[in-house]
Amino acid sequence: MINVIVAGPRGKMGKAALEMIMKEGNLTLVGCIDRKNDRTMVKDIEGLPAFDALIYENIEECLTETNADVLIDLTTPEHGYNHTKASLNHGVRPVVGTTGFTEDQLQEITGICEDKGIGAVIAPNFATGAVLMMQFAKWAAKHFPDVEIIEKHHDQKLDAPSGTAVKTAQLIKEERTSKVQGHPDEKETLEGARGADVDGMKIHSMRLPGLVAHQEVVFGGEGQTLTIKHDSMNRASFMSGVNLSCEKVMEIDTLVYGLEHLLE
Ligand SMILES: NC(=O)C1=CN([C@@H]2O[C@H](COP(=O)(O)OP(=O)(O)OC[C@H]3O[C@@H](n4cnc5c(N)ncnc54)[C@H](O)[C@@H]3O)[C@@H](O)[C@H]2O)C=CC1
Ligand SMILES: O=C(O)C1=N[C@H](C(=O)O)C[C@H](O)C1
Repeated sequence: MINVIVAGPRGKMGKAALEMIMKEGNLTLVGCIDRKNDRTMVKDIEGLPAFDALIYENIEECLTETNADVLIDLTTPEHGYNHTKASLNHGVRPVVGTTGFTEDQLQEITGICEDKGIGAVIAPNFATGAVLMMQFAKWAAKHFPDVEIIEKHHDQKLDAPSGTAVKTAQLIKEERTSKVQGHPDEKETLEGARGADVDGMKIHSMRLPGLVAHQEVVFGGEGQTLTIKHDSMNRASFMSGVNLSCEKVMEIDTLVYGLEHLLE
């Protein structure tokens, strides 16, 4: 059994993680970190599963008082980063789904893992299909260097572009030589019309109620286009990846960035 803390238990992903822990047999919930309900039992909070585990508002108290192996963070970019560092400082292995970390923050976390010899997983997308979509896109970029990424999410999302889109662009960048796309004299008559730019490729972010998490990677070539598309219809789609990461993080001693490194 792996003892886990969940940060962000009342959020959309946090709730789905609690339900997954309740359903699967390999994880034990030993505590939660939340912005309210200090020292209340999870089972006493309306809408949460019936766990006999305490909620803490103070992460230091949570990490000290629980015998946790893993901290699952599903919060916000700012708090997720602080939780990850606090967790590593207590020897508790972070599994982070929270997106929006900067390159500098990822470098810093890599360094802390190395110094402490302790593993961490940060995965911009825990859905197996999304990981495959990113890998297929990387492969396609070898043959189609012209590409645009369109990501679509629910309108409560804080970060744009999505962590998945950023990771996809990074993977494509590893495969193709830097390229400015579109007409060399292209001008935006409305700022932002062409989207965000990563090494010449464009990322477009859509936010609408009704959406969950969706991405299309569209490649263009001579007389043809190729679209690689993934849709998460609900948050359960991410949970097998969260569970796998909790298992695998116990076996590693560095930061793993991306679920693709853990899938066999
Ligand atoms: N890696 C993946 O596969 C996925 C990642 N995400 C990411 O997970 C994160 C959470 O997403 P959602 O659940 O949709 O957001 P949400 O807004 O529904 O939930 C976030 C929760 O974090 C809580 N929170 C904020 N500050 C906190 C703090 N200091 N301590 C404890 N809890 C705190 C909020 O109260 C809220 O309940 C986002 O960064 C999102 O991009 C979302 C879906 C999949
Ligand atoms: O906020 C979300 O919902 C999601 N966030 C992740 C991201 O930023 O890529 C993963 C997934 O797209 C859902």
